[in-house]
Amino acid sequence: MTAGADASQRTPTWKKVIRDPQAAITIGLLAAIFLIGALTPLIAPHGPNDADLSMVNAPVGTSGYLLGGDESGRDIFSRLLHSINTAAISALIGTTVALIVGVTGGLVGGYFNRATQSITEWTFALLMTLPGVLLLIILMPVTGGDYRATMFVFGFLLAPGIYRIVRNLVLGVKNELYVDAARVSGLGNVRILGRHVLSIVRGPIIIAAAFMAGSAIAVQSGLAFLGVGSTEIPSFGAMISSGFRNLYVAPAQFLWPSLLLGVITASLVLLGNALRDTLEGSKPKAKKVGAGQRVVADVERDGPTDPDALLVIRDLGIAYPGVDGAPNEVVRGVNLSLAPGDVLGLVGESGSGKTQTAFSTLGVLPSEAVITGGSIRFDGRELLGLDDTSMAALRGSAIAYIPQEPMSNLDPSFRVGSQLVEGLRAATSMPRKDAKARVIALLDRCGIVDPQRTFDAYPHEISGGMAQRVLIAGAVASRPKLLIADEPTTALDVTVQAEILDLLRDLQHELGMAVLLVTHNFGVVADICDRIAVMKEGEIVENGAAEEIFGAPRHEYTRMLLGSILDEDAVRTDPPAAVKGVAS
Ligand SMILES: Nc1ncnc2c1ncn2[C@@H]1O[C@H](COP(=O)(O)OP(=O)(O)OP(=O)(O)O)[C@@H](O)[C@H]1O
Repeated sequence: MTAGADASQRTPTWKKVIRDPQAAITIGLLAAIFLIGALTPLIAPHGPNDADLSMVNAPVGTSGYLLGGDESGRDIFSRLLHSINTAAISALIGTTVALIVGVTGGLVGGYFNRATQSITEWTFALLMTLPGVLLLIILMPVTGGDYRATMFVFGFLLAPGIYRIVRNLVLGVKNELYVDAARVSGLGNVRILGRHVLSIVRGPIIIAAAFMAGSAIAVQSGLAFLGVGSTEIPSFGAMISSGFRNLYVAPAQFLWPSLLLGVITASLVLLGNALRDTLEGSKPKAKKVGAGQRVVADVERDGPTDPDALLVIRDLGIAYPGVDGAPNEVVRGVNLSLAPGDVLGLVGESGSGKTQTAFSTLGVLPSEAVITGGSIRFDGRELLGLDDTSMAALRGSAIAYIPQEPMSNLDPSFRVGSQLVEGLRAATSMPRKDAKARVIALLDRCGIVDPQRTFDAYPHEISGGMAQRVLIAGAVASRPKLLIADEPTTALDVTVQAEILDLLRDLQHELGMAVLLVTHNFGVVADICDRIAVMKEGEIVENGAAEEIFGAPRHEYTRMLLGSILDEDAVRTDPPAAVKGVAS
């Protein structure tokens, strides 16, 4: 792992938030304002409703009336301080109620069965149809004009927004395997919701809370401006309304509460945006290149090249956004080189980054993957940053691929032959008749007993071993320079595995193609590879000729993997080629 990625993984969320200048400034401003609000009893010279008729419309700077007096002779400065607290309490009540109602509804509606979901959907849809601010005004006789009761009701009106966010997130994660695993391991629904599901929705909830706090303050001020509710309560809205009436007499009366209200609501909205960037990882902006592959770092197109190598991977890094949005590097500083006609085994335990390395070469990483740096040069051409069309032209012609699960790579709706012919024609523009002849000849060459029958069969009519032979035939049909085989024998039984490896080895000799063989099995590597690269936790830990690595493995991890050959079913009954080479 690079130092940068390491650091970003360990950094706690709150540290990442305050490192964002927008978040730091808005949090600082809001903290200062609300702290001053909390200190009101100590610093306010007058009560919020203390009126002195001699101070009516007193100018700014009048002794004891720092910001002057309002139309009733009340101290504007003191009223501003009290209004900060009214705003804070409004935000607190509105947001808390919305979160409790919305999050609970979303968790329940998303997680439990269809009937529960219908009830929650119906309830929140009903809440959404209620006429917002108008309802708050209509309910004044019920709330008694108390802004706290009004904000309590407003919380319910805000809840559907939270409900939708949470419900959608929960629907997305509830069928994940780790949630199933938690269920199977006996965890109750409440524990699963609390531990596995709530952690996913935490980020979006925090972001929404910032926006909701802003809208609660804005609505409370709006109602007070309209004169709805108790006139005893100091609030920005009431002060703006009073200042508005006096606009031509004392314009500053209008300015102070408007300014403070603007700073508070704008800070909350900007804070929400900054939280979204940090928690949902909308930074850094990645450039979308290649077949869905995104590169954030400049690739080294002008770096030194090895003229004898067909494929040179240098310092490759691949990352995925983690749960907290920070990039999590799954491949780091990978260097590989493959000469024409060479067979390189990429070995390592599950999750070590083999497939990601192979997929980046094929240009088929998932769209959420980001290439953080490095270079992949094939036949003298840089692949990172190639556009979709150029990459698609290379795939299936100069670079071919054999997958782990042969059956899932054949479309059940089409006959085997038509799929192979289509692929070959896309890569070579060969006439249909010639393509068909080549495919049948290749099916024969790949050990299929009745090639015409297999050509006409649907995928479900052939066995797994045959399907893998079909895919190998399809992969080599365009005579690629490089064949990438990702665990090509793992899904097959042991006898078929050996036959497929024999076939791959023979085809590799006949066609002189280079092969990048991805596997976790050293037995397979020993059978076919000239060179070996061992991957562990996203990095290459050992790389060299097969004889050297089998004869004198340097890395402890390689020794451990080699030891495990003895524990696995032998792929072949005769000793592996590389081992024989060492022994003799
Ligand atoms: N779409 C994805 N989102 C996030 N992480 C991913 C994604 N795909 C793969 N990874 C992570 O990348 C790491 C490397 O995966 P990779 O598939 O390359 O492993 P592998 O060595 O090929 O293992 P296996 O043989 O099990 O496929 C793993 O930790 C995996 O969790």
